[in-house]
Amino acid sequence: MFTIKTLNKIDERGLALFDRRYEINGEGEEDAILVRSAKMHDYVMPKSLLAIGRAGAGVNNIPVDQCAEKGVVVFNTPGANANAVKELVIAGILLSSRNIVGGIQWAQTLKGQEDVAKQVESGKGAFTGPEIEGKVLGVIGLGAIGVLVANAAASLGMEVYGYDPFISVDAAWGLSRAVHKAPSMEEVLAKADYVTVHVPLMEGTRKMINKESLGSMKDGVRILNFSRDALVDDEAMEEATASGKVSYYVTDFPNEKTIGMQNVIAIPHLGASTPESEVNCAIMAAQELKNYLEHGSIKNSVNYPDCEAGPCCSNHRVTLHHRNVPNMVSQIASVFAKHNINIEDMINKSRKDWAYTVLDVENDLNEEIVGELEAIEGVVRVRLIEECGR
Ligand SMILES: NC(=O)C1=CN([C@@H]2O[C@H](COP(=O)(O)OP(=O)(O)OC[C@H]3O[C@@H](n4cnc5c(N)ncnc54)[C@H](O)[C@@H]3O)[C@@H](O)[C@H]2O)C=CC1
Ligand SMILES: O=C(O)CCC(=O)C(=O)O
Repeated sequence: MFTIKTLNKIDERGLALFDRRYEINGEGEEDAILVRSAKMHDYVMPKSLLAIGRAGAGVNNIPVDQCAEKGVVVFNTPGANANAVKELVIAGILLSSRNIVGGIQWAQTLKGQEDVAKQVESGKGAFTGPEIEGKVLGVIGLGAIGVLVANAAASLGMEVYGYDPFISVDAAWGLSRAVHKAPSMEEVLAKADYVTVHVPLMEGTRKMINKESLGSMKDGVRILNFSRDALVDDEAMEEATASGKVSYYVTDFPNEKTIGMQNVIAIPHLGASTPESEVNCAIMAAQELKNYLEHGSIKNSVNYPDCEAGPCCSNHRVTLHHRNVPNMVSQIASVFAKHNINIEDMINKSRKDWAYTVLDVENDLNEEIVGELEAIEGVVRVRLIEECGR
């Protein structure tokens, strides 16, 4: 029996994938967690915890490196909510252009007055805004969301420049030929009438929109941030919106600072809040956890390598999380050799500082063997998967 704990509301269609071998939010300590945006940096992780499934893209709410040190695999659901975010970004581009928010707020003030239709016609001139066709959109980050935004904006007649120094082959395949490839972020910022940011929050991207980058943009630029608030230096943005350098800042991540700033359109983190993406994310995260808990297979992890191990065809499967350093595989194999155990199948995968080894063996494994594997320097977790057997 595995215990799954949910830290946010997870769509029922994802939870329904956990059959009678699973208990959701039961009494026992959790084997796995399903989470959306709940902050986990202070979460006390029990020893039983094997995996965290982030039903969404951003993992800055999870202490990913600490999890790796404990042999806890963190998964996310790449692309599962990208269409929802794309649609809201397109809405954000229009909101930042046409003063729709200001116009709606003004229209509400006419409630109870006479001649509303006449006042509408005489007052609407205050809310004029430019069309987006023919304007330049800069897209920073061409991953699952950035590519969809770039393609949609191009099909609406915008001239789109994209920048992503780490673009994946899949993302590049998905990009419309109408989207121009920019060699540097500076070049995009200098050209753009609208800038939209679709990168993860990491040390290298924190405050990437700052005084200097804002200074290099066109006067009156419109900026959209549907990624994370800390990508933008709020003080610099406050100055830029007050001076008119930035005509609108649309953010899906309002905070104490930005909520009070002028020319900010604040959306309460609704990017992924559609039934479709909530279902997609919940199903993908649940499948990832099940495949890992039942078979030891890893897909879409952000701290361990992908490893498709398939069902175990021997009597036992043992998995090891360990540092990616020389001589690990031979040390692991020596423990099995010492106990005269034949390794029937083995996979070893690595990703940056961490590696993962899966071994299928015929003989029974006992506490002594597990203890010896755990004692190898650099091994952080040894797991015996019980369901094996021909
Ligand atoms: N508003 C919302 O509800 C949502 C927000 N997000 C946010 O959007 C971010 C992006 O999501 P996805 O597109 O699904 O992720 P993704 O991982 O598919 O794409 C991120 C892209 O950013 C690129 N990148 C990284 N550093 C960069 C840099 N310095 N300059 C330019 N590009 C850089 C990567 O190469 C990658 O292609 C997430 O990390 C999350 O923070 C994601 C989903 C929903
Ligand atoms: O689950 C949500 O609504 C948040 C989505 C999000 O921000 C993400 O996937 O990174």
